[in-house]
Amino acid sequence: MFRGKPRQSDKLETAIRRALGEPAWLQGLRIKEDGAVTLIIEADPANMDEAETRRVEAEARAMNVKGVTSAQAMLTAERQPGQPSPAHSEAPPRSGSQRVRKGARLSDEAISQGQPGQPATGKVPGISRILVVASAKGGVGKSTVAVNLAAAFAKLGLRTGLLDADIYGPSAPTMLGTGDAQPASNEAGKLIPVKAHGIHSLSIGYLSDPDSPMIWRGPIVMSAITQMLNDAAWGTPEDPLDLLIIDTPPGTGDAQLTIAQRVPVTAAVLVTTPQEVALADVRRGAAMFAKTAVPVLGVIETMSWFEDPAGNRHYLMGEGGGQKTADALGLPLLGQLPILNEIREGGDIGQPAAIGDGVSAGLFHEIARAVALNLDSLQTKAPPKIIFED
Ligand SMILES: Nc1ncnc2c1ncn2[C@@H]1O[C@H](COP(=O)(O)OP(=O)(O)OP(=O)(O)O)[C@@H](O)[C@H]1O
Repeated sequence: MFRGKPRQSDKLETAIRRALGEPAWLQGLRIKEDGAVTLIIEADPANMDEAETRRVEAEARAMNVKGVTSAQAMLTAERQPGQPSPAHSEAPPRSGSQRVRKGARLSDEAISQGQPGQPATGKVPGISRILVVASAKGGVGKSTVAVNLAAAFAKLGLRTGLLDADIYGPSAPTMLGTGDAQPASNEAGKLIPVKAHGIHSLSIGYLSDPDSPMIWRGPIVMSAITQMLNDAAWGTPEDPLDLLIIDTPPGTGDAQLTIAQRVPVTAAVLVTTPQEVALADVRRGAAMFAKTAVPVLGVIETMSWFEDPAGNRHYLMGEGGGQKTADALGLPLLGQLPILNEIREGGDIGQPAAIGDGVSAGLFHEIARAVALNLDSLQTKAPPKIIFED
């Protein structure tokens, strides 16, 4: 923004709005000091061609305005007719609970909170600790670990939440069997997390239509995450969530960095497969958290081996890589998970393996135990203490 020059910024905003024809679909406008402009454009998820045309044209028109050095438009889901967003509504909050429809748009408040570069401060009221489950690469089993860790903690009686922030492929709804869920809002207008298997969850998958995927870009991603984090009834100061697990998008790009910077994360765990290429990536992940001063508790290796019916282990993706990385980073290896059919199947049918009595439930319990012990040893964390009894 034009700090100290509000009039110049206002003038530019008016000029841009005029150049675009003062459209109702222009949901927000941000102007940086150097004249870089971000347009937040409302779009119909069912008509992405039109949305793309609107985006290209809006960027071109904004670029023609004197003083604009660059223009980038972001699309957000169209507001439902007659459904003002809480941030825009003048009406007092309705009593009882109300539905948030798929495609619900993000509040401007969330959008402004979602701007990168603002450091995380303090704690989220009603959440005792936040654990980020990250992987530097896609498809390594990160969501499986996040969901099953949440299930293992919930099984132990901890008030556990799961925030599925994986915008590229939100899998919590499938893995928890909550694909049809649409979170309601409470009287204060806060999203009520969906409860299944003892886990309170929110996912971008609940808010977007899987048949009409939205284009999620930079700040909008963070807006959605910020809204699910701050505008949700996870817990109260009197009855807080003991642990919120965040399943982050894979990679070490802007979205992940922004989460690490903007969310008051207690600690992170890194998920990897054993092969060398994934290990190089995981090192990048650790470096990213180091940069943002988020403690990394350790490495979890998945798909470590496959055991045939005769009991022979086959190291299909290499052997010992997780331990090697953990050693190189000076971190503990928190656990290894073999390739097990019950893990995949549990994810596919919405019954996390960790809630059952199989081999994998025991493994996830052990990893949860290692995570809890490491969380407790962090000086920064707050009570309650997580106690495991064998
Ligand atoms: N230990 C395991 N044994 C068997 N199957 C597994 C195991 N871990 C993960 N899978 C399966 O591998 C697939 C990918 O896992 P998952 O979705 O958890 O990966 P991810 O890293 O979160 O992927 P994405 O990058 O899409 O977010 C899923 O079908 C899952 O069920």
